[in-house]
Amino acid sequence: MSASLPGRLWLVGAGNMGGAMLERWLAGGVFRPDQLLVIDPGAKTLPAGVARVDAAPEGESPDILLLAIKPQLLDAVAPTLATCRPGLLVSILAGVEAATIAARIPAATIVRAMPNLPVSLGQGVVALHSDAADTPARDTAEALMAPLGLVEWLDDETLFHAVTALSGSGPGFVYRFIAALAEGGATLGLPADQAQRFAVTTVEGAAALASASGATPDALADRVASPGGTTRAGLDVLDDGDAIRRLVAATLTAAARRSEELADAAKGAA
Ligand SMILES: NC(=O)c1ccc[n+]([C@@H]2O[C@H](COP(=O)([O-])OP(=O)(O)OC[C@H]3O[C@@H](n4cnc5c(N)ncnc54)[C@H](O)[C@@H]3O)[C@@H](O)[C@H]2O)c1
Ligand code: PRO
Repeated sequence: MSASLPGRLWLVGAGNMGGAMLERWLAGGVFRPDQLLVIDPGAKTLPAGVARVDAAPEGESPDILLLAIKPQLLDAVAPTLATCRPGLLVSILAGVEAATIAARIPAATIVRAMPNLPVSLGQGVVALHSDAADTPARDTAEALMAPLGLVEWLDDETLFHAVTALSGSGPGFVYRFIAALAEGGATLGLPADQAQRFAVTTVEGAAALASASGATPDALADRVASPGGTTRAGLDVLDDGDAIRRLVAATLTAAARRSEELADAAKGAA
């Protein structure tokens, strides 16, 4: 079986997000299982053929090192990686700055990435940033992420707080909305399981249309809302005092602030 990327990748942390990326890379033929090593003492079931160890093999280096542990674990894990020399280190740790990583783990090029959970279906969003001018390494990082969904570079690393709030955490906020939609339908008398199916498919279809049509979300909302009809009555509740916009803005602000706190906490003393 051929793979679209050469070399070895070590995945440090194969939990919800590391596992989602792994799943997509194998499904998309980006790597063969024997190119991958999961370093994770607590990893649950891994895809067939993917090896797992508790700690990084001493005296070895991968071509790509992907950090996907919790930000709070960086100081505990970094010493176990301090002697490996990956050509490319990709970190998906929320908040943690590239300079914080560079001070702990030597790598030729460091790229920060912020993916989101739908990467497992190839329908995620991945923001990338690197201060390195190494074009081949940047190209490798992009090739790694391209099968996961929409990939865009950010020139300004400080924008990672915003992108983490919007697209990194975003699926969590959308799932809350779906749950609220389903619960609202059930409260009005629909069977709970049917309300859930209708809510998920409504959000899926609405997002697909927003993506395909090119019209703004507000213009699309107007297309749904017949004058004097049911949608307008509902939108009037969401828009009263800009309720929905204020709530979402406060939600994103809280998430971005937490990203800044994680960045500060990780700086510590290298
Ligand atoms: N979950 C998301 O949607 C998401 C999105 C973007 C970025 N991230 C980032 O990804 C990282 C992981 O998040 P997650 O949600 O997958 O967390 P998770 O808790 O699901 O996974 C973390 C994994 O790290 C493993 N681990 C614990 N100690 C370890 C050690 N010493 N060495 C190696 N592995 C160890 C755990 O066993 C677990 O499998 C975080 O930094 C987070 O900010 C997550
Ligand atoms: N999950 C991580 C967190 O909640 C980062 C974005 C999504 O911290």
